[in-house]
Amino acid sequence: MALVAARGTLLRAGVRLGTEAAACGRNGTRRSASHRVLVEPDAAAGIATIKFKNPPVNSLTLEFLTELIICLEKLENDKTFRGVILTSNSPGIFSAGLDLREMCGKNPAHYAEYWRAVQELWLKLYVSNMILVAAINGASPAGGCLMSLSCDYRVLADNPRYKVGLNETLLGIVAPFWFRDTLVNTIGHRASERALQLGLLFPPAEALQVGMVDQVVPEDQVHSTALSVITQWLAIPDHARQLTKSMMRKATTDNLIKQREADIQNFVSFISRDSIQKSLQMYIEKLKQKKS
Ligand SMILES: CCCCCCCCCCC/C=C/C(=O)SCCNC(=O)CCNC(=O)[C@H](O)C(C)(C)COP(=O)(O)OP(=O)(O)OC[C@H]1O[C@@H](n2cnc3c(N)ncnc32)[C@H](O)[C@@H]1OP(=O)(O)O
Repeated sequence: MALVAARGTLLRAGVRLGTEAAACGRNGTRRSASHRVLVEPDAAAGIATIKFKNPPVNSLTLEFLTELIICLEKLENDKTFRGVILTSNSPGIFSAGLDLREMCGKNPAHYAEYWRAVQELWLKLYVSNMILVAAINGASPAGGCLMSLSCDYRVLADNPRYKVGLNETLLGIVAPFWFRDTLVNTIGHRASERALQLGLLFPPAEALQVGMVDQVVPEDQVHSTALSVITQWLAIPDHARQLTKSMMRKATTDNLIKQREADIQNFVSFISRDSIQKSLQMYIEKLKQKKS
């Protein structure tokens, strides 16, 4: 059902079906038929590396989200792959989070389609049967941070510019309950309350201290560290690890699944408010001015 919806979006976006399948091929060579998601499969190791390639900042546009969802679904269904590393093809930016332009100046139907895709990506990541490790090689605010929080393990490059956190309040918007739950499940209630209200973006040492990431390593060791973590986790029998993961996480995803349509309606009515549109436009303007 979700895959069908995602494919509908891809078709509307002009992406040829059949080609993105090749991007998740298993023969060990990099295929790039999917424009925004590079997959480097290592079938012998049972590991694939997904590299985000949506310039300039890997923001989660509808097309990028859709390609990611399809790619994850294909890997999930291919028993060759038991572990996935998520990283950026452009060191410096892991992901700037949700694409602000998808949430600005569009119609309610677009907002609803967009939000459904955001939900779908989170659902795919959070209860994936695969071992997911985020190799965070750049800044990762808001939705970018949510992607890494949805993995099983996070390795962050030690660079003070690479801040991670759910900074929604700084944009005048509110992280929805399932962003909150993902954070609470990772760093606990009190730390989440403070981080969410203040929209904190944590530099590496603080991110490690509060538990937003599991390891901070020199920039050139992020991928190798993620690989060695995934290798350790691969030693655990899949069925036992998967059932345990499900036991820890399913209640959180069930909570969204049971109120998915209401959550979409909440998002559409919240984001359509004039005051919220103004806040987002001002934020986009601020990003532009920062440059000049
Ligand atoms: C009652 C409760 C109801 C609840 C209902 C739900 C409510 C809504 C919930 C929505 C949840 C939202 C989650 C999000 O993810 S919002 C996005 C948050 N992201 C950010 O704040 C990041 C902003 N970007 C940056 O800080 C920097 O760009 C970054 C550090 C990532 C990179 O810096 P750098 O200096 O390298 O690059 P620039 O800033 O110059 O940016 C280059 C161009 O990219 C554009 N850009 C940046 N971020 C985004 C983005 N997120 N979306 C779209 N475009 C983005 C930026 O404007 C530049 O563009 P131009 O070259 O055209 O100027």
